[in-house]
Amino acid sequence: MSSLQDLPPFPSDVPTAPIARIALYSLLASEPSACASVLEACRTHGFFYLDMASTPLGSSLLSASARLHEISHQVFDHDLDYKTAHDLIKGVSLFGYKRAGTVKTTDPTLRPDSTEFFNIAKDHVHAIKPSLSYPSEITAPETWSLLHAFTRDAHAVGMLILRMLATQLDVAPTAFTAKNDLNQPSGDHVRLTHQPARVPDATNAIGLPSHTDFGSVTLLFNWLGGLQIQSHDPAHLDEWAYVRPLAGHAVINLGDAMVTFTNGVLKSAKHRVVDAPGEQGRVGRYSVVYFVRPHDEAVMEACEEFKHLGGKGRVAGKFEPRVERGEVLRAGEWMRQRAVQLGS
Ligand SMILES: O=C(O)CCC(=O)C(=O)O
Ligand SMILES: [Fe+2]
Repeated sequence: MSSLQDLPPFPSDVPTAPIARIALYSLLASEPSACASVLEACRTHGFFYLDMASTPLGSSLLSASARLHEISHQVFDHDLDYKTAHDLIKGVSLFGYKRAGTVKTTDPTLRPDSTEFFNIAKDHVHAIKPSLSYPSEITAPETWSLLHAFTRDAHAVGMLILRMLATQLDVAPTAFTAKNDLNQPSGDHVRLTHQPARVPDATNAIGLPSHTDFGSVTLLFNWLGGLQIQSHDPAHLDEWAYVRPLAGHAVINLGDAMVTFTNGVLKSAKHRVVDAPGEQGRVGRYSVVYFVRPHDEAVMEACEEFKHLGGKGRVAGKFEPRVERGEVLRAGEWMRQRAVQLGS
């Protein structure tokens, strides 16, 4: 197994996306330039790096994500029968195992995905709902309490970003956080991902086809390249560029719920995962993700302050949620429909 110390380096000769680096420390101190950079990033690339240095919150997230990376090796090493005994069920539960090849194919050549996931619900870890059965390495008391701290801290970072965005957009500071309550049932989860090492000359699969995330804020901890976003450089518009993994940083992006809440003012950027470049592609790729999502009862409409914009805040390509006549669409149902559409 590759430990974090001996992973091959990211190559220096592949195009990378020039996304902003913003320090968690500066956001916690409400430094105006850092807060303005968050808004700028969420209106343009839709992605930014969050430097975790010099804060207990950042250190605790980094060490928890490194430990979850180690545990992921054990979890994904089980044979397929063991893993599929924990399968998530499309349209019924977002949580559990997702095998490779089940995500909606959005790639022009319809390549299936090569990534397997374990989605572990915040509601299970925080005993908000009775838990499903997960592999024993996940439910071991040491891991379960690590997941408890990790979900709490990742959610706290999400709330900090949402408060910053509300303040920068001149709306009530709680406009977005009020829709993402940690203590209410929600689709929040930790996702452990695994993509096998590159198979030489094979082009018949893609790590994860292009998609947007469905929730409010995504925090990603990754150690190998492979994540890509589309370029904003007029000379290379829409070409895919790697997001170079940076030690000590998380990668942050907004999801579709924030597009809906702001009537399209904020962006959920398309991204995809391909084989890690160069030497990095020779080893399996693991990532640890936390999805902050609106709680199940949150109404999926633009916040009052954004209603006047009248736009539709369209998300996720052709996705049109179905709403019964006279009903309001709440996040629980919205997430369910999106998960059926995307297959994750
Ligand atoms: O592993 C990554 O780099 C990103 C994963 C991702 O985009 C997702 O799980 O939605
Ligand atoms: Fe994603």
